Amino acid sequence: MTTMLGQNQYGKAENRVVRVTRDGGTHHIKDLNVSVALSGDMDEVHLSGSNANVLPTDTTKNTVFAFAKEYGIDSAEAFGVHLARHFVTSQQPIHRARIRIEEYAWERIPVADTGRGEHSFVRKGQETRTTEVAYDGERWQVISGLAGLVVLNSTDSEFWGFVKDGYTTLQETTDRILATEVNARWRFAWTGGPGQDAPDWEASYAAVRGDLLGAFAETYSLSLQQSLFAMGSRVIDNSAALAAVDEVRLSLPNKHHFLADLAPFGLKNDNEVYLAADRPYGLIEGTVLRDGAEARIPVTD
Ligand SMILES: O=c1[nH]c(=O)c2[nH]c(=O)[nH]c2[nH]1
Repeated sequence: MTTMLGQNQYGKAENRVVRVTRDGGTHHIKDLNVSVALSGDMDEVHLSGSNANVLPTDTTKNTVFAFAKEYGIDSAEAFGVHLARHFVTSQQPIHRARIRIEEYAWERIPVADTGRGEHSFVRKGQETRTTEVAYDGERWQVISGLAGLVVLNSTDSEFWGFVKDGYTTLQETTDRILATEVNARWRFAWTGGPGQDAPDWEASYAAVRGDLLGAFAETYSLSLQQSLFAMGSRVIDNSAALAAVDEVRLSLPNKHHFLADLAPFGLKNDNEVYLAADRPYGLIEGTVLRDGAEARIPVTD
């Protein structure tokens, strides 16, 4: 023997679990990225290939989702304590469990009282604001935008009645999470002609951002496409006369949240525990125009 085994650990990394807790129409969400690393009597699996001491990483993943249902997620720390204790006390060969958790913070989107409750969130953190200004000596064209504004509705989203062909496996749903990262560009009507005052760009940005969020939150959605049109329309309809927007281009990745299958563990998943998948993702894109306006925002991607 010229080699020996040093430190080793194993487990499932980056379990993206989203837990929805319903308090009547008011929903609370916890959104975690949980990584499990277990160590203990694991010499044999490395040296002889015996799996007798190996709790599969797949099982550690299932445990994360099952515990999200069974214990809920009061805090990342409390959730980590449940998991670490479970692995060390239930599996004799496992002597140490290290649970790493990243938590993504969400804030509520302020909504008009629709009577349907509070279930709309925007991810904390600043989006990127963009603008593109062009001038040919005569006319101005300003296309402003934002990228990376992540939003989520934990209900008021359905998707059904779609085409089914021989490759379709998607189940119809009348209640799902709808989440997306808003990437938007909007073109101002302003061209700087005689007597045209320039828009208040700062106030306009705040208003457009608010309209995108408000329309996403308040639209009872039958598809992300429908939400897209509602968002673009609200920006155009609400834009102030001096900061009129004639065209909105939206690129909305559908950030899929799949219901975790807890039935094998005898647990019911009443739209409470989701797997947040990062790829592949649906990509829904489209332009919304003021009646009669020309489409001038280049379709770049
Ligand atoms: O809102 C959606 N639009 C789609 O076109 C689509 N396709 C799909 O699989 N899921 C969804 N969701």
